[in-house]
Amino acid sequence: MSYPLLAVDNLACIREERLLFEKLSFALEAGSLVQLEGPNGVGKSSLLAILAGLSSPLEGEVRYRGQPLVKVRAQYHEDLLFLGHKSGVNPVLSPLENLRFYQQVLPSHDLDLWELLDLVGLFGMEELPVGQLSAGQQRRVALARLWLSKASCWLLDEPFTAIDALGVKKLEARLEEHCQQGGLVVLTTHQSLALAPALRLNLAMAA
Ligand SMILES: Nc1ncnc2c1ncn2[C@@H]1O[C@H](COP(=O)(O)OP(=O)(O)OP(=O)(O)O)[C@@H](O)[C@H]1O
Repeated sequence: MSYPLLAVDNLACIREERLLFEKLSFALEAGSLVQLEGPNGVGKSSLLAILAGLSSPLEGEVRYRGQPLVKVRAQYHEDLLFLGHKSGVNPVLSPLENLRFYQQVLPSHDLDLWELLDLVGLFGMEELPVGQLSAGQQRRVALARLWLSKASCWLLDEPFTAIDALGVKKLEARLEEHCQQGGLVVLTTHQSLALAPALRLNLAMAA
């Protein structure tokens, strides 16, 4: 029997005594791009954190390949790339050193890191401390993980923030490629995408 890559069943989430959503059930198949939508504060990041196994729902469960997340956490985390609001870059290290670190700790493709820096538009910046780069350049260091990572499940919170139009195009092409290769992308964004998501999930409807 084949299972969806990720599924949620009857999920409810409460924050500071406010019910954000309840009775949320859906299945996310490999190869799909899923966009979480809704106004500020509706609970998109909270849902992503639950999907990543970083916080617990009030009710319901998340399943990875048919198994409850709590039972397969280690296996799931090997197959997960989570990019939250915090960039996860080390500001005192250079872009090159940050990428070397990712390559060591993440299941990674064996890419030439100089070529990757060029690809993400950081050529010439490779030796500077990341803390001295612009907001968009720092975000590009974090987003380089989308080329390095071998994980199937990508959970991306506002990946396009601070990225210029050309950078957004490149990112969208990478997300499309990941889906074509059988990966799953779940993202939040307030921008309109050139890509057509397989599923749009508006959390304002689930409150
Ligand atoms: N760790 C937390 N502790 C307490 N309240 C929280 C926590 N995280 C989120 N919240 C609250 O939950 C609500 C939903 O926040 P969340 O970040 O999930 O919204 P969002 O839909 O991602 O918003 P945005 O579009 O602004 O990014 C907010 O009212 C927020 O204050």
